[in-house]
Parts: sequence; C-alpha cells; structure tokens
Amino acid sequence: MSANLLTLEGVHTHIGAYHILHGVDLAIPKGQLTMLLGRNGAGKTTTLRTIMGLWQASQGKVSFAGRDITRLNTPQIAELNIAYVPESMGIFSDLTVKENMLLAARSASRASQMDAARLKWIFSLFPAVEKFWNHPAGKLSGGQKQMLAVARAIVEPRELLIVDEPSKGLAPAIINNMIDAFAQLKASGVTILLVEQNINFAKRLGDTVAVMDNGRVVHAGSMKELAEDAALQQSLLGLAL
Ligand SMILES: Nc1ncnc2c1ncn2[C@@H]1O[C@H](COP(=O)(O)OP(=O)(O)OP(=O)(O)O)[C@@H](O)[C@H]1O
Repeated sequence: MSANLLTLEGVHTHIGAYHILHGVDLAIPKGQLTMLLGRNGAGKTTTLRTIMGLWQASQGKVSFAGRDITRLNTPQIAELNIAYVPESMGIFSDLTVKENMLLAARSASRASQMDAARLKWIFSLFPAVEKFWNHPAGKLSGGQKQMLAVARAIVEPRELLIVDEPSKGLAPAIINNMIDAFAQLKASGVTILLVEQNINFAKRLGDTVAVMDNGRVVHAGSMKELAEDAALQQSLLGLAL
C-alpha cells in the first residue's frame, strides 16, 4: 500500500456565516489518481479551495508530504509544487497560448528559457497547445482551453495536480484525449486529485475514490469497488440503476 501524499483530518470550513465543510477526512495516496465525487453542492470545490489555502480551515488539519500546511497561504502552498486548476480555468483570453504558458513558468521570462524537453512532452500530451501556440487563448474551444489550463498547471514539475471538473462540457473525443493525458501524467509519477461529475470518466481513470455529501466524505475506497457496485453508486450519488 502506498503512503498518503495529502491528508485532511476533521477539516471544517466556514465561508462567511455559512458552515460548509463539517469535518472532512480525506487521504490522497502518493502516485495514484483519486476521484472526488458527490452531488452538486456537496462541498467538493470548497475542499479543493481549502487545500489550496483559498479558504482557511476553521478547524482540522491539512498535511502534505508529512508537513502541516493548514495555516500556509496559497503562494506558499503552490511553492510545494501543488498545482490547482479551478473550474473557471483562469485562462487569459487576450494573451496567446504561449503567453499563458509563460506566465505559469516561474523560472522563465521568455519562451526560449522554458524547459524544451518538458515543453515537448506537454505538446505530446496536449497537441492543441502546440497547434495554437501563437493564437489568442480566447479563440480556443472549451476543450482546448481545458487542455491549456492543465498544460499550464504542469509547465513545471509537480508533486500533486488538482483539477476541478476536467471533463465538464467536453465532447466524448476530447474526453478520451483528456483521459489519455491524465493516465500519462500519472505514469510520470504525478499524484492527481480530480473533482468529477461524470461517473464514466471517473470509472475509467480513478484508482481511489472519495464521495462527499453535506460537507463530509461519506465513502472512500477503490474506484473499482464503487464502479462494480451499482447499488452503492445509487445510494451515494443518486445515479439511476
Ligand atoms: N462563496 C460562497 N458563499 C456562500 N456559500 C457558498 C460559497 N461557495 C460555495 N458555497 C456553498 O457551499 C456548498 C458547497 O459548495 P461547493 O461549490 O464546494 O460544492 P460542489 O460539491 O463543488 O458542487 P458543484 O458540483 O455544484 O460544483 C454549497 O451549498 C454552496 O452553495
């Protein structure tokens, strides 16, 4: 069994007067791909934002590689080589694809300073990034933007990649590309945490799964076990049998 890279223990998060997370316990095994599932409003995005320090946990502990990161701010958390792609993707539409990538490369101020071998690898994962390199990012399709957002997140080596709903609104062919890219990223040693609504996407990629409801993790285990148990999917996710 692999060790956990990231753990949340009894995490509570308040947003203003609202108590959103009610004691989240979550373990992300190193080198695996974990799917965080749950109905709308279950608290998945709030959990990701709490990990990244975009919301402060009011109680509980977030640990990364054995270190307590609960009170670190977002730049300090990003410095630990944790990358986060929010649902909004945060693409700069008026900038070119290249400029979007360059902004994320802390060690490069010009494209020629970017790690050429890494860039070549990123192009192989996401060919659209190379194809539209000098185009304004705002002209890309939704799927291409999503690929740019993930490509940007991995422009430098990462220990942990966190992506909120990577398959949202994507056509089946693009979803297949995305699945291949995440599988290759995992094979390269990156630990991955994805929030998903698409159970088929989750089944094809996930090693581990956690299901949230009402601000708590209500089920955690192997993806295979959940994928094979239609009744469990029904009870946890409200999916039709
Ligand atoms: N900024 C905010 N202010 C007040 N309530 C919020 C805020 N952001 C989220 N919430 C509430 O917190 C709860 C959890 O939201 P969250 O976005 O974490 O859920 P989710 O599981 O990611 O849902 P979805 O799948 O719909 O994105 C919801 O009830 C939501 O309305």
